[in-house]
Amino acid sequence: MKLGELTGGSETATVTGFAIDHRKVAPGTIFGAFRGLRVDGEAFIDDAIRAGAVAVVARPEARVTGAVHIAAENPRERLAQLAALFFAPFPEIAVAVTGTNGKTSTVEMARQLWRMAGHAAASIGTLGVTTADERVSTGLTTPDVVTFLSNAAGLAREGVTHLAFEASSHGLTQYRTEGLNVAAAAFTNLSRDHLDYHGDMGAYLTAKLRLFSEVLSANGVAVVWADDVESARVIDLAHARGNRLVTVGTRGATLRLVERDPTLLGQGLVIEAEGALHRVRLPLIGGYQAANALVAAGLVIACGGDTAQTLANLSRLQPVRGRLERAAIARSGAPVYVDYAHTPDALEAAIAALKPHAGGRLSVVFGAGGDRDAGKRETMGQVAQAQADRVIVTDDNPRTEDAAAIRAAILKGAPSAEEIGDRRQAIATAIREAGPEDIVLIAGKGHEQGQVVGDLVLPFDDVTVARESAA
Ligand SMILES: CC(=O)N[C@H]1[C@@H](OP(=O)(O)OP(=O)(O)OC[C@H]2O[C@@H](n3ccc(=O)[nH]c3=O)[C@H](O)[C@@H]2O)O[C@H](CO)[C@@H](O)[C@@H]1O[C@H](C)C(=O)N[C@@H](C)C(=O)N[C@H](CCC(=O)O)C(=O)O
Ligand SMILES: Nc1ncnc2c1ncn2[C@@H]1O[C@H](COP(=O)(O)OP(=O)(O)OP(=O)(O)O)[C@@H](O)[C@H]1O
Ligand SMILES: N[C@H](CCC[C@H](N)C(=O)O)C(=O)O
Ligand SMILES: [Mg+2]
Repeated sequence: MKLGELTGGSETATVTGFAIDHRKVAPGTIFGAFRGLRVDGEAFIDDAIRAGAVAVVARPEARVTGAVHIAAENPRERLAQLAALFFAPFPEIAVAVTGTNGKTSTVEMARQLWRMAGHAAASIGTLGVTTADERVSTGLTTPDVVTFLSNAAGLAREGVTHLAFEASSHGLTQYRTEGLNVAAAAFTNLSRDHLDYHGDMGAYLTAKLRLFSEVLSANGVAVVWADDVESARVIDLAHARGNRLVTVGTRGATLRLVERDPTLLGQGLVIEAEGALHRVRLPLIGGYQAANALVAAGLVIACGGDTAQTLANLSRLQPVRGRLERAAIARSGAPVYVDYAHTPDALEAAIAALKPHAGGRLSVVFGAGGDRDAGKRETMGQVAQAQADRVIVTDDNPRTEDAAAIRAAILKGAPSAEEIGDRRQAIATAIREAGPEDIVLIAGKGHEQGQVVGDLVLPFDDVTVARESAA
């Protein structure tokens, strides 16, 4: 493709690809020079040109010599637009999910529901790029825009027609999810997380709302979990912009959750839709999984899926990796669950999901990640102490922080908790000491395969460790 075909100009240089990291520039690349949180990408412009960049997308003030300067006040947005032209076509139907918790679960469930309806479907998010055949990790929830668009195009080439992706607040702020025609966008909920990056809850919500004000197509559908306190903001935005609305939840108008009865291995749901009552046996436990399943169904229906069939298919949903995953049974008979709760709200939801199933005590083992919102730590401690019967505070991913200091911050909120820094030992203790009627919840790392300590990623999988401890 010629540069001029992308820019609308007369440049004849051949474009071979895109890069936002100068170390990935090859001859023919268009380089996006972004001013980031850590470093200023404009400092790498000369290096990128030496490596063969034919054009540089950068602010008008940036100095670009030896390559075409594509000047833009918002270089991230401009680069995304150009890359979308280059990588297209994409799957015909794309939907996005934002919210503090539930994104991964919702995109995975939407993918499954589409597949049950006979579509070639995929998802992109925390678990990686998932198709019916394989799962490839990208390392981030919302990958950088070049990875995102090239993956989406690759999926289309493989025949994928339906794509559900997670739009994290970082991804939305950094324009990582531009360029697709987004037919429907969903909002799951908003609660405390990532204030280290966004500063305050207002800015965090604003970042998420960009999905509905700018990324969702003008004729797209907004799918909203109606029971959240911030749902009204999304609903107002959709009204203002003229987007069709699908609302779900006990306050939902499209899919109204009328009844929810926990059973041993799942829950019975009664859902009112299109004037009729639908009874569904969801094979997953916990109110939060019912919420995510309804949002996923809302997305599928928003894109033309048959309502009755989609709701009926909920009874065949497979569990999502690391989300209330039953990892092992302790020798005493106590079930051990692994869950990805790493915010106060998620921890509360995970404990609430398991509590009705515990005849005895509910023990929770958790920590908090380093180099992430420090303000959530004490609240997570408070939630655990208030809701669980036994609390063991351990390490999550300390990253570059002092692990003991992170634990101390959590213990401030949970003064009567036990402290066992070593995660393996903490898990083993909880499992060994669980009684027959108890339940053990290991929270925070879900599907993760490593523990990040400093610059090292040490192999660690909560599910495997739980099984070893239970054996
Ligand atoms: C805080 C954050 O989001 N950082 C991400 C972001 O950084 P940034 O734009 O501020 O970049 P920077 O590191 O200051 O660098 C500026 C620019 O210079 C470029 N550069 C940098 C160094 C160099 O040698 N050459 C070069 O060209 C970079 O590619 C970048 O374009 O852009 C980088 C390139 O795409 C990402 O790798 C990086 O993710 C870091 C590793 C990260 O940990 N991100 C997490 C917090 C994250 O994004 N999480 C979200 C939310 C998780 C959730 O679901 O809750 C996610 O979507 O995964
Ligand atoms: N609808 C929900 N309401 C409250 N808590 C939830 C909800 N969905 C999930 N959770 C909690 O959040 C955890 C993470 O869920 P999931 O991975 O689906 O969310 P996510 O938004 O993708 O998270 P991340 O921001 O890390 O990508 C779950 O393990 C559970 O504890
Ligand atoms: N996407 C989230 C994942 C957090 C998972 C938790 N195990 C941690 O390390 O804090 C983040 O990057 O903040
Ligand atoms: Mg996720």
